[in-house]
Amino acid sequence: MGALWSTYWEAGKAHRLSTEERDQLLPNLRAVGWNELEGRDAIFKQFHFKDFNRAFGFMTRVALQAEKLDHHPEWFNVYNKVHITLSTHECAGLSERDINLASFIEQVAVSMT
Ligand SMILES: C[C@H](O)[C@H](O)[C@H]1CNC2=NC(N)=NC(=O)C2=N1
Repeated sequence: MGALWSTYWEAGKAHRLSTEERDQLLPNLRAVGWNELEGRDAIFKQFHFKDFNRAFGFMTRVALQAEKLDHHPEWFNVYNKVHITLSTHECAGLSERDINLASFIEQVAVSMT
């Protein structure tokens, strides 16, 4: 995470992404399996790992980063599956915080598989 982003993060209230921002930010995440939910302004992805150990290791790393960012996922785990929904309560929808956390989650997932 760069200095510019940190400054933006700490400075501001989250805002719901505009259409232009979505067009710019979502394609990369769509390409790796994130999808927008229907009926709710949020993104969702299902992860499958080799076993529970990998899944929980993944969740642990994501949890520590989420706490650092003060931005937390909604998630569901059974054995090797982790389902994640990202949305921002503060603006009741998708914000740049969700894009940022999703990008971090992708990096962790790649390192766990
Ligand atoms: C008080 C605390 O900073 C807020 O409730 C944080 C915590 N984690 C959060 N997580 C998510 N996903 N959205 C938020 O708006 C949010 N806000």
